[in-house]
Amino acid sequence: MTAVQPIISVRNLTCGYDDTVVVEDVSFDIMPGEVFVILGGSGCGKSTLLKNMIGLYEPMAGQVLIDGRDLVAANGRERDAIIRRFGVMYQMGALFGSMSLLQNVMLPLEEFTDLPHEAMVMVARSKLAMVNLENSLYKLPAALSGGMKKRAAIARAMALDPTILFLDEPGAGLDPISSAELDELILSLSQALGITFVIVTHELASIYKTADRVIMLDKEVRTIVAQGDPRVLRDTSENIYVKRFFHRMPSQGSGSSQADCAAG
Ligand SMILES: Nc1ncnc2c1ncn2[C@@H]1O[C@H](COP(=O)(O)OP(=O)(O)OP(=O)(O)O)[C@@H](O)[C@H]1O
Repeated sequence: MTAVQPIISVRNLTCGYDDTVVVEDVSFDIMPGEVFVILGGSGCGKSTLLKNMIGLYEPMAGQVLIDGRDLVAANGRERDAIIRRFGVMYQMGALFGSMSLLQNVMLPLEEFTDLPHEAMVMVARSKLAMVNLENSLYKLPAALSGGMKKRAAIARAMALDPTILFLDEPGAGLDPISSAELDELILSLSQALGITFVIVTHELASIYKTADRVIMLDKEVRTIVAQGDPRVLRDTSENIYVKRFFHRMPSQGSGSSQADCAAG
């Protein structure tokens, strides 16, 4: 039997801005169908890592392999083909305010496919139905709640039938109930469609509910300080970074040093 291969392999990736390294020499694999969470405190580089994984920025060093194909080295059509497999919802991934939800979701179809207009409408309607917005097709974003806007942004990210969905802080700005509904949606899309999710968040309730596996970054050490099942990390890890994050311990007066911090 052939072993399942990672859908994403990050290899010795170093990334940042100009001469400033934000995340240094990280390696990890993501398996098909996983809900994989990148977590850590504010400013530790979660979004920076995600943007390098989707090819928005060029890493300082290392590789991002998507189904074994090197996104960093690819160019032209090969790179486009790799990127077409992604759907992305950015942290500030605003919908276009002057367009209805249907028009917003049709945008990627208009840009990247030759489908006839009617087919695009059908696809966009089906994506909005998947996120329970079938009754809001013609509404403008301003008429929606925060949770509905996030769901519409997910529908748009799914327009081209991605195999991997990257979500940057999907619960940001949502009340706890809307955030929990979004978690349910992520789980149902993962189970129904087998989409691989890569989610950046620091919201513990969402992490426990959705994540199969996490990596945890910390800005003091600029790298992965722990990885695994978040519930196991919470309950068993002696790693000071993990304890600080999962048990909301303040960093001052912890008495720790970097040397205390074995990853995992
Ligand atoms: N475009 C940019 N140019 C220069 N520095 C940046 C840029 N974007 C982010 N940074 C810096 O990189 C570091 C990591 O930022 P990043 O947004 O990746 O962290 P994060 O973990 O996602 O934080 P948060 O949870 O607050 O969104 C921060 O010090 C930030 O100021």
